[in-house]
Amino acid sequence: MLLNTSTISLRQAGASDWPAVEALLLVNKLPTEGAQAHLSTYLLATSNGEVVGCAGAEVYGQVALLRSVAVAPGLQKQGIGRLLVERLLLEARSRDIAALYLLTVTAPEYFAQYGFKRMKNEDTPQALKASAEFQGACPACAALMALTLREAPVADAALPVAVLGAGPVGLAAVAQLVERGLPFVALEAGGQVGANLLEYGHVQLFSPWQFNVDVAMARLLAPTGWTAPPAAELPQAGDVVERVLQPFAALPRVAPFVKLGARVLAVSREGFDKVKSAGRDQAAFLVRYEQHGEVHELRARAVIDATGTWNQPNPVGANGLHAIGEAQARDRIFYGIPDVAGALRSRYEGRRTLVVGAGHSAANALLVLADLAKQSPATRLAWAVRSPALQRVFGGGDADALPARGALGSSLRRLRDGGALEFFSGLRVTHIERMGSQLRVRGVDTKQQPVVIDGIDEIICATGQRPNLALSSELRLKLDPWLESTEALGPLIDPNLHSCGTVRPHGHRELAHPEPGFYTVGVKSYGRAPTFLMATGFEQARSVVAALAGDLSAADRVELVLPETGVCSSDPAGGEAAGGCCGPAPAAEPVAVAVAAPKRGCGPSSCAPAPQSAATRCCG
Ligand SMILES: CC(=O)SCCNC(=O)CCNC(=O)[C@H](O)C(C)(C)COP(=O)(O)OP(=O)(O)OC[C@H]1O[C@@H](n2cnc3c(N)ncnc32)[C@H](O)[C@@H]1OP(=O)(O)O
Repeated sequence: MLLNTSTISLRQAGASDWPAVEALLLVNKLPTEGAQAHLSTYLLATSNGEVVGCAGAEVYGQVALLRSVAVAPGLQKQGIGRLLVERLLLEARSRDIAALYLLTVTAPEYFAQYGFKRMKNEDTPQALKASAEFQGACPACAALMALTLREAPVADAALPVAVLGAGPVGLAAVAQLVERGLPFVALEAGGQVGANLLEYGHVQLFSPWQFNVDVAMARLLAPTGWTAPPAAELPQAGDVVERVLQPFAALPRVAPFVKLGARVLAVSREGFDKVKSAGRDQAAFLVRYEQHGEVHELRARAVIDATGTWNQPNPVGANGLHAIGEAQARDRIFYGIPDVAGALRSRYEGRRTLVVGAGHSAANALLVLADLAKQSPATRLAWAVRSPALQRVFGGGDADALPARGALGSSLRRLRDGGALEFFSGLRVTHIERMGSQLRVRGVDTKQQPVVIDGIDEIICATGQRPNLALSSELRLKLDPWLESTEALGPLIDPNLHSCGTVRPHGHRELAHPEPGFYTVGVKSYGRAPTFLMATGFEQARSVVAALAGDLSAADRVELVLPETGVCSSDPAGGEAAGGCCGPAPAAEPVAVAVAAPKRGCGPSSCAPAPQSAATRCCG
């Protein structure tokens, strides 16, 4: 029978599944001894509720025994075995299992595809000898095979860690690497560190200095006589570069290893394309980059991608694609937050500007335009949002633990309510046309009725950013299907399911990919999700570098309590009135998130706070 593997579901086995598992083992002539006792470690493949495949991973300390990989006879060779084995490998990696072993008579070639290698029987780890399979359930002729999941070969340990991007989070990773004495090379596409931040250097951040200075950077700067900026003051984005990133990057232990004007083109594994498995984990990473017009390659033992998303803005078009005509109107569209009060004042003064978007960047642009309109009354502003739900941008007001963030939303609400701008709610922009010297913007409202806005001089597109995934396309990544965030983060940050920007701190486990040694940190790890605080990135960097250094107890510790937004809601589509779902605290739970079965939505594995955060919380 042929089946579509997308109809196959994977789930963990429960005690009541034993008859089905036993039947699968017996029909495939695999041993059943000891299997029932380890049933909770079994993964099942089901089709229409029926168990059609199974695989178990009995854990013995640092190693695990893969056994009972079986697929219903009529459904073999259609990918079900692969689904099961790959998921178990992913889980084993996320649990930091050092190696997987197996015994097989029937399928050594099958497991060789996944990188398992034959071993001599005398190399069996002591811990495995207690298992039923090694106690005699398997015949003596069975082949012993092993797959190493965690091992830093001596040659690789001497290679540097490549840090992609020298913004605040990339440099936070650098600081951690310096402190741990690990060699590194940081590659920054811009001509100076913090180049993306400088593009909106004029924008005041809503998080005060205390959240914008990485503690490891501060520790390394302190001996130079550097003094930390006042913790409670609000910096502009450019201040962060000038007062922290630049002095840090100039330190003698840092400067020689930061390459500026070095644009990363692609990352791969030396000698491996994406398909090839055997020995892959031991191969060095190859980072290809361009500097001064020449292409170079850097060998690295691990890669931390902190390149951000700033250079890949979302379009004005509401469908995720550029609106028809958007590219042709490019000279009249600013993507991001223009310096309306400064360098770009003449572009907006006395003109009519449409701001598209419903995030903090849009709020920022509108408020500055409104100020300009007060000084120069011919200046007019219009605001278009795709969704009528404005809860996230209007924010938690006084309930926001970052007062400036709360105030930004409240000011925007007052601006809209006071009629200082034309407001187009629920507008999906589909077309942008040139009409003489001006633009016509066309779209539909929530009832599919056509909307036409004529007489627009300028558009500010503040619809967010998306990650550039091209540079890692040769790596094995697991991304959330719609956010393009690291997969395990998806359920924590999905804006469809909870509006709170308050995301539990997380670390190397949630950031890991099937490609060991490759991590995405910073705003890029959130993919297209809208809320990210620099401090979250600092914590990610700390945990990832600790894991690379082999210090798992530090890597698993959470050292951050983030400020709450005060806009927690499990009903983000609920319009402006929704909010305040912050219920009682769920019981403290371990910080590690199960990679096996991420659930979306507000449950203990999504927006539950870290155990030490005792403040308000969302979605309890
Ligand atoms: C550690 C242990 O559990 S050892 C026990 C292994 N299990 C068994 O022998 C039970 C009988 N076999 C089965 O249940 C299944 O065939 C499994 C589990 C071996 C593989 O699962 P399937 O869903 O059938 O295979 P899947 O679709 O993932 O992979 C198919 C590919 O593997 C190959 N393959 C399948 N079984 C074997 C095998 N025994 N030896 C070598 N290659 C095999 C197929 O030829 C196919 O290759 P192709 O891509 O060139 O067409």
